[in-house]
Amino acid sequence: MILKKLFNLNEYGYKNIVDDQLKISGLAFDSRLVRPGYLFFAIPGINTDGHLYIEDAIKRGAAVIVYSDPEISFPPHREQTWIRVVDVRKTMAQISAQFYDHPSREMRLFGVTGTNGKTSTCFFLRNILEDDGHACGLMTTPKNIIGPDVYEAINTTEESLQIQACLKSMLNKGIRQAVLEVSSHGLALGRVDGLFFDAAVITNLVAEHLEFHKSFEHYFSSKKKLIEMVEQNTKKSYPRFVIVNGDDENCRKIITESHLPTFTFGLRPENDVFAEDIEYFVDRTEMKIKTPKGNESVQLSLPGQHAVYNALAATAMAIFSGIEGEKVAQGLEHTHRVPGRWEVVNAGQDFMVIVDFAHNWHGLDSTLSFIKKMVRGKVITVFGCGGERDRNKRPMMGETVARWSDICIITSDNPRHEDPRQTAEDAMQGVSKCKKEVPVESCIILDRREAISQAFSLAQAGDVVFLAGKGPERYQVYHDRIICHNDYDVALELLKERNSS
Ligand SMILES: CC(=O)N[C@H]1[C@@H](OP(=O)(O)OP(=O)(O)OC[C@H]2O[C@@H](n3ccc(=O)[nH]c3=O)[C@H](O)[C@@H]2O)O[C@H](CO)[C@@H](O)[C@@H]1O[C@H](C)C(=O)N[C@@H](C)C(=O)N[C@H](CCC(=O)O)C(=O)O
Ligand SMILES: Nc1ncnc2c1ncn2[C@@H]1O[C@H](COP(=O)(O)OP(=O)(O)OP(=O)(O)O)[C@@H](O)[C@H]1O
Repeated sequence: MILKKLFNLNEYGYKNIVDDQLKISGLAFDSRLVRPGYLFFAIPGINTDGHLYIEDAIKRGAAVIVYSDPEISFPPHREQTWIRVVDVRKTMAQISAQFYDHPSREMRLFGVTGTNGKTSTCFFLRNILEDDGHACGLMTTPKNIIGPDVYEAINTTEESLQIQACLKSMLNKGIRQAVLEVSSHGLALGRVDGLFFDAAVITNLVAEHLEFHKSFEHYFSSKKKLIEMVEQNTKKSYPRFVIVNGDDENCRKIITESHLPTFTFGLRPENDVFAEDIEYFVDRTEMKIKTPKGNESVQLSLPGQHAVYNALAATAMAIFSGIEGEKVAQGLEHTHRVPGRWEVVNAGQDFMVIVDFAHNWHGLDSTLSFIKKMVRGKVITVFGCGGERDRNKRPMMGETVARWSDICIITSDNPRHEDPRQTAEDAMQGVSKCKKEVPVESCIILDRREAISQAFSLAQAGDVVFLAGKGPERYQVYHDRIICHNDYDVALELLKERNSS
């Protein structure tokens, strides 16, 4: 695309335009991905500053540099075009949308946000939409799906440039609807700016990511931005509406503020979409879903009350989009697994092993309280808290795990630049607090593999070993190295070793 078509060049302060007819061959915000003729966005990040990589981008052939640092007042490379903007991320969102010709204008876009259950709700919703007969793209924490192509993503919500490129490839493959998982970081950092959302759902809201948001108010208002984006969507090709969890006090606040049709889901019968006659099993759930458009009996392959909530969130999105109840039930029933969420590891052992992505007190509470209720044996939980993430949440996680477990083994979960021992001690504070009320054994084993092995050696017939926090992740991040680690693979390997010894 021609530079002049991408930018209204009169808008910008400092600029050095070599040729406004220049053809931009691609966009990149990481210098390592720059190719000849590219436009490079120099983003001031949290770990480092993209401005430091401008030289690298130029060496790789960048033709245009978009930057914000006012210190760069007289760029040394006169043969490049330089454009100084106030906020590079915001500009990147606008320019990427323009470069890819606003793909979200040509498709139906569903946004899913909330503290927990986003990924699971996305999987349910995508399956429903596909079972209704139309291909549907997906961008979530564990993967991005564009037709037959599946990619692993680094972030839940990728940078604006990556999202626009991904939606464009969907359109190019004839896919005209997509489900997008939207994190609070994605909203606060403008990663989703420039998208036209037709409908949005908020699964639930409890304080999370406070190391980044600093206050619940900021977290809440970031999440609300998704609703505002549906309101501001001028596309109007599809009915616009908002779905919230009617059983969640924080979500309910949004109902009164929303200017769009807003519907609720939950377990209580006053919700627009609710469940009744729920029968919980350790490997499935049976229930009747009631909606204003009829009732459906559904058998979910996923167990637990949280799975019911996620299925209801997806049902509400689908029903108010105009999909028949029968198709909704079919899509829910076709969702056999969500990667890293409640994955059972079975090597023929006489205790149950579950790998799950529960990584905050709310997720741990939902899953562990369910396990405690369903299982007669001991509950042995292996968990850790992320380094460089909100320190206050660690004792809360420890306390929650201790409340529902007979044995807690505290281990590492991406220590990053923090001392893993200190992180584990923070979690132990919560465990110790709970110990005053309930009997629970606990220990710290920092090596995650060793912690899992210890859990297995303590487990007896009928017990459950719950491996929490890493779900589908395939790595463990330390200050100086990233090692391969996947809870499912390690558990299976250790269980097989036990069988052969
Ligand atoms: C805190 C945060 O959001 N960090 C994200 C952010 O990184 P950053 O701004 O710190 O970037 P940086 O590493 O300082 O680098 C600055 C710039 O220099 C560039 N660079 C760097 C090196 C180089 O050689 N050349 C170069 O050009 C980088 O590409 C970047 O543009 O931008 C990166 C590029 O998109 C993200 O991958 C990175 O996510 C990291 C991995 C992360 O852990 N993010 C978490 C906190 C996050 O965003 N999580 C949410 C929610 C998850 C949930 O709900 O649980 C998510 O949406 O994933
Ligand atoms: N509705 C829910 N309420 C409470 N906990 C939930 C809910 N859904 C899932 N969980 C718990 O949270 C974990 C993560 O679920 P899921 O990935 O669907 O949420 P998420 O919001 O996408 O999280 P992330 O953005 O961090 O990937 C699950 O493994 C489960 O333990």
